[in-house]
Amino acid sequence: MKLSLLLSQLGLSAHPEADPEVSAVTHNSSWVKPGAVFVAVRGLKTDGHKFIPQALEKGAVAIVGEGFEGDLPVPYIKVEHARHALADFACVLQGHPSRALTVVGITGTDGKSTTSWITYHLLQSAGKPSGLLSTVGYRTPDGVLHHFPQHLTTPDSPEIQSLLRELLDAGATHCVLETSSHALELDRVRGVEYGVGIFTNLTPEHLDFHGDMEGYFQAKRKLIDRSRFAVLNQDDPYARRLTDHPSHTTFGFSAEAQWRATNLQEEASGLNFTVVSPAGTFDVVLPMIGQFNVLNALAAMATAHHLGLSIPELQKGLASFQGIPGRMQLLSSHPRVMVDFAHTPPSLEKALEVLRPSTTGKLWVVVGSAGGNRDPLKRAPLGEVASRLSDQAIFTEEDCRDTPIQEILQEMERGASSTGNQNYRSIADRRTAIQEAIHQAGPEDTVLLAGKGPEDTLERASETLPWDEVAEALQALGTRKPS
Ligand SMILES: CC(=O)N[C@H]1[C@@H](OP(=O)(O)OP(=O)(O)OC[C@H]2O[C@@H](n3ccc(=O)[nH]c3=O)[C@H](O)[C@@H]2O)O[C@H](CO)[C@@H](O)[C@@H]1O[C@H](C)C(=O)N[C@@H](C)C(=O)N[C@H](CCC(=O)O)C(=O)O
Repeated sequence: MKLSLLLSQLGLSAHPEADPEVSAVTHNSSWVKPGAVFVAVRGLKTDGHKFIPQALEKGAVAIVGEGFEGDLPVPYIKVEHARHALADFACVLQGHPSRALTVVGITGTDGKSTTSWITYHLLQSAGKPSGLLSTVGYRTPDGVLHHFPQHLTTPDSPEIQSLLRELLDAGATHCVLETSSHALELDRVRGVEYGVGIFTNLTPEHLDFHGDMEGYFQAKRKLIDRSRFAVLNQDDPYARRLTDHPSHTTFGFSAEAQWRATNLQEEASGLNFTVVSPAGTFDVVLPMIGQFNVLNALAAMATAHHLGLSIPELQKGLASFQGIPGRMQLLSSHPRVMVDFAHTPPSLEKALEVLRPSTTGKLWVVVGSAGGNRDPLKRAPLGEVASRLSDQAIFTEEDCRDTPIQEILQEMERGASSTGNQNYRSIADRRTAIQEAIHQAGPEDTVLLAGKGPEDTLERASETLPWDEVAEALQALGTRKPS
């Protein structure tokens, strides 16, 4: 697309001297390819304008920014808000794909990924070709799971728009988009038109970025404010604040919820419950453990029903759901070894509480807390939860980045010591920690490997190492002495 056409579609005036062909847009100078527009974003850490020389060297044909003094060999387009421009350019270059898709956005602290995956599975199994963009990766209507180049729940706007375009071109009619509060705050999803917005819940997380709970809530509510239909957790006080949405439904265990679960029975093979809803009263089977998954399933069913699925389609889809890689993923039975992404105190608490009733031996947990700019306040609470709810906790590394591992482990141990239990120790190397737990566990024990889930790297000081938690666990199981 010619730069002049792109600018005119955005209501910006064309540059008088040059009109290059534009093939892409990016905010990262190292991702520039010949033909790209580079948008210089004033970030939280640095100013993208500093990287204009690198962008030019790599073939940028125009630069967009909020103000730049000096001469450039390519057009410079001054805008008021660079992140807005980044998203707007991406939408126009990809032809606004979300307008041709029904996009379901899911936000909340917990349950985003599970709800996203169940919703995607319900739609797919009812014959609605769908895409899925989630922390775990993105999935095309053929069911193939791809990994994002960046480790983000919701990628930056150029990636979102090009993935939506890819899904549309692959025949998708629907797309489920896990939408983080960072993405909402940093305008990564600007221009995405949401048919449905789901709000799962809100508990303290990312407060280093959002400042306080109110800031966190205000970021998340942006999804609901811009969705044509809202699906809200009646049991969550923050979600209840959004029930002034003109077109919404609610889900939960409480009697006021429009989609609610009763007669809940948890068995080794999964959950059975009765759904009472405006669509009717019906029984469902969900092959997942953990009662909190009932809420995720209710949100997904309320959404899918709004999008036209019948009760038999909901029942059939739920019964055939196979779970999510790295989310309570069962690797062996004796000992029972599970891999789960739980990396916040509330999610670790839930995971351990879920495993306790069906654990006849000891309950082990191997867990770390991220370093760098990630919330340091959660380290001690993670240690406290691990010690309080397991029989044996091993603290280890989890993406330490530039924070010394001993500093993180000391914080976790400080939290654990508040329980008065003597059931914890630290092993800095994650591979050794996993081996230790799996080799020492008895056949009736459960070992929860928490925090990494499906991630494929481990960030240690300046190194980014390839990492496969499942492969590490299987390796440790393979070298276990027979009991
Ligand atoms: C804290 C946060 O969200 N930061 C985001 C923010 O970065 P920033 O403003 O700090 O950028 P910066 O480092 O100051 O750089 C400014 C600009 O210079 C550019 N630059 C920088 C260096 C260079 O060599 N060349 C270059 O062009 C950068 O690309 C950027 O555009 O804006 C960038 C562009 O939009 C994002 O990529 C970046 O996400 C970083 C990678 C990140 O790790 N974010 C995490 C915290 C995140 O978003 N997590 C959420 C939550 C997950 C959950 O729910 O748990 C997620 O959606 O994944």
